[in-house]
Amino acid sequence: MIEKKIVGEKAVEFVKDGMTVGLGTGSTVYYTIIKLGQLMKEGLTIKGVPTSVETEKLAIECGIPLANIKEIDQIDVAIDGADEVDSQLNLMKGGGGALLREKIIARAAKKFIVVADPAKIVNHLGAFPLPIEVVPFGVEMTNEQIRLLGAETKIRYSNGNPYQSDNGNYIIDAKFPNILNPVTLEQKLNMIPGVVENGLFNQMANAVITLNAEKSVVIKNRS
Ligand SMILES: O=C(CO)[C@H](O)[C@H](O)COP(=O)(O)O
Repeated sequence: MIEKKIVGEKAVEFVKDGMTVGLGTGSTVYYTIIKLGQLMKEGLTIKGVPTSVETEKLAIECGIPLANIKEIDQIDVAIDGADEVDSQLNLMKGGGGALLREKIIARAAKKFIVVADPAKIVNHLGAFPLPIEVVPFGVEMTNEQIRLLGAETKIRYSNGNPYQSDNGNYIIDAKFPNILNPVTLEQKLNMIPGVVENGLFNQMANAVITLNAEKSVVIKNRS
C-alpha cells in the first residue's frame, strides 16, 4: 500500500548517524527498515534493536547491525507502526503479536515515532480488537477475567493451534466497545493475573507520521 511506504520512509528523517534505533514490527515500519538499509549503503551508521524475530531477520537482510540488548545504554529513537491512533496519540498495537517487545523498546527509547497510514487514525480506540499477551497457563481463566471487564474475547489461533508470541505466550484479542479511558483500561488489564502486557500504548508516542486528506505527509506531535 503506497500510504504505508510514504509514511514508513518518512520516518528515517528522525534517524541520525551513530544512533541506536528501535525497529518495530509490521508492514509499515517494513518500509522504514528497508530505507534504513539503503541509507546504510550510502554511509549511514546505526545499530538496530529489533522488536520481533521477524524484524530481526529483516534487519539482518538489510545489513543493519544489531545491538546487543544486554549492552545497550540507550535507544535514541524507536520507530513502529500502530493498529489505531486516537486524537491524544494513544495507540492500540499488537496486531502482529509483537506488542510486549514493542512496548519494552518504545518505553526505553528517548523518542518514539509512529508510522500510521490514514486508516489507523480514529477518534476513539476500540474498533480494532485489543491484543493482550497472556501466559499459556490458565488461559481460559485469564480470558474470563478479561471478559468481565466488558470485552468479547477470542484466543488468537494460527494453523489450528493457539498463536504463540516470540516470548512463548498466547494472545487474546479483546473487542471492547469504544475505549473512552484507555489509561484506566491499560492499568486494569495489567492487574489481571496471567496478563503479561496489553496493546494500549498510552501517552508514549512523541510523534505520529501519517497522511492528511490531500495525501500529504503530516507529523502530529504529542503536546
Ligand atoms: O503492533 C504491531 C505489531 O505487533 C504493528 O505495528 C501493527 O499491527 C501495525 O501493523 P501494520 O504496519 O502492518 O499495519
